[in-house]
Amino acid sequence: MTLEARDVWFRYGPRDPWVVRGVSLAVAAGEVVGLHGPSGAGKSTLARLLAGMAAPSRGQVTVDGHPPRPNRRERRPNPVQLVFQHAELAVDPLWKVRATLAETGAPDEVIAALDPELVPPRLLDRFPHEISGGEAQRVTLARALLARPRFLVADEITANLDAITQAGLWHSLLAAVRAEGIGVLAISHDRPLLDAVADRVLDFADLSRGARAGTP
Ligand SMILES: Nc1ncnc2c1ncn2[C@@H]1O[C@H](COP(=O)(O)OP(=O)(O)OP(=O)(O)O)[C@@H](O)[C@H]1O
Repeated sequence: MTLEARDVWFRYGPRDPWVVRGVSLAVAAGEVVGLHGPSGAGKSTLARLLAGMAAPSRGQVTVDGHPPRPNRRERRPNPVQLVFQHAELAVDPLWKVRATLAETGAPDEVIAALDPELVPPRLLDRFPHEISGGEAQRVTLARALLARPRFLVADEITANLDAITQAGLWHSLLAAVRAEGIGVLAISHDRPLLDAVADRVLDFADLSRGARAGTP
């Protein structure tokens, strides 16, 4: 199974500049690929394209030949799950952690049996304002994993966290994805972090063929 972008171009409006310029990349099942680039380069835009949350202006994003999107008829969630930097914006402030996790359709016993290093049981009956930023990010990661994705796009997921919390969260995440054979695209402006967690690291500027060639 492969998550693939083939000559993907994207701009927000017909008169706007190209943000993603001819990007091609592939992430195989079980592989952790880093994507490095400076702020504003277009990494989050590419993340949304890879998760099917926006459609390329040109080119294709596929998971084994199909566009990434949920299969509503068969009640299967998107095989590509996106987790981003601001966990607090990704959860409903009025839902306790248990309800946020149950949103995936996971039964109570599966939620209760989550790796306690990822989501300690004591967090389950708290509201988002009663947990720390690092804990909230663990909840959004657990929710993405409960959706049983084939691929995870992790966009600056530890950018807000201190080094120790960051290391603990990546430790839990890598254990989970290695156990399940989930492919990961880890996006960050922090090159040493990517060198530590990824099997290989791509540079966003190198992928942007159009940055040299102009327009498609
Ligand atoms: N909804 C939008 N409408 C118009 N332009 C946008 C929109 N979202 C992002 N952009 C622009 O697209 C460009 C790339 O933004 P993007 O968020 O993808 O970069 P990034 O590499 O993820 O940056 P950062 O690391 O700072 O989050 C920026 O110039 C940004 O202003």
